[in-house]
Amino acid sequence: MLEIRELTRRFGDKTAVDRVSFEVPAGLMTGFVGGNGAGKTTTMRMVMGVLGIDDGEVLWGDRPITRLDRRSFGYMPEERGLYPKQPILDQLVYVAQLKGMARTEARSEVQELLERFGLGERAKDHLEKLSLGNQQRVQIIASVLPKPAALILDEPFSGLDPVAVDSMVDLLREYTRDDVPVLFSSHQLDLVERLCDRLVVLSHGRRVAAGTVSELRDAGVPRFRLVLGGDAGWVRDLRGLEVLDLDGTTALVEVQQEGAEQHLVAEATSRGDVHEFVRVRPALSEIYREATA
Ligand SMILES: Nc1ncnc2c1ncn2[C@@H]1O[C@H](COP(=O)(O)OP(=O)(O)OP(=O)(O)O)[C@@H](O)[C@H]1O
Repeated sequence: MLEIRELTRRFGDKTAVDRVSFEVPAGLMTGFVGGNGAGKTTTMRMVMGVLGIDDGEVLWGDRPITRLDRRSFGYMPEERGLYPKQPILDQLVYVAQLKGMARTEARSEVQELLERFGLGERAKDHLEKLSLGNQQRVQIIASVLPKPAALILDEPFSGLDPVAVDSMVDLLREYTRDDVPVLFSSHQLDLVERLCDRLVVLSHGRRVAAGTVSELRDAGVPRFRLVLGGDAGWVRDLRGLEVLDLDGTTALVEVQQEGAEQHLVAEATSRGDVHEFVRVRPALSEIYREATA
């Protein structure tokens, strides 16, 4: 497991990352979200040791992370870092060799990954000849060579078409099945909700939420939707509830006082037909908006 503990980074007067703590457990995908400038890239850079840490620490398997540990990680930095004017096969093999793979092994692994991402025919092309999305696929391949002990991916899905997203997801799932911890940042909340097992939300350099998607959806003040046979206007007069929305026979309420929902159901039943009474859990996009507001 990778653990980020009270990590802090300042640039001049500005604290870009402010005592941020979270875990990236083995075998799970952890999504890292937050608005522009929230501190995601800075955090990932500190994890990878490309940026100094002002306070706090990064632990790998219960001990402070070392340079050697970091070398075993796959990292996709924000500044992508491959050469535009070199053939993609050559540079990927070179990257793999730098990380300790033998040349023949590297070539076959790279070929296999290129095939997998639909780039088998492009192996000899210069990177710059590829579309941006295809360049992104090449960057992904570079970050997973050789098989990483952990994956730290800064916006790995940006610019990918749905087919490439699926290939990437399949690949990441193979790593998590082998117990590799994966941390990836993204602005695509729908994708994050689909993919990640856990989520960390940053806002202005601070961690404002963390947990599994269902934990986050279950946290917070409970909301209920009530659909009646008749008008629901009377709900406004009940104590302990805030009416968020009222539309004829339907009311959306937030429970302010413990047990107020029981009183609501009892009152509704005594007044006539109750067609529906359900707990409403917020979508991830709502949680995100509230956490980062
Ligand atoms: N080298 C630097 N010098 C000065 N300020 C920096 C530097 N790097 C980052 N910052 C500042 O730190 C804050 C966090 O930036 P960071 O790039 O980590 O955010 P982010 O969450 O990755 O944003 P985005 O989603 O836009 O990529 C921003 O205010 C940014 O301007």
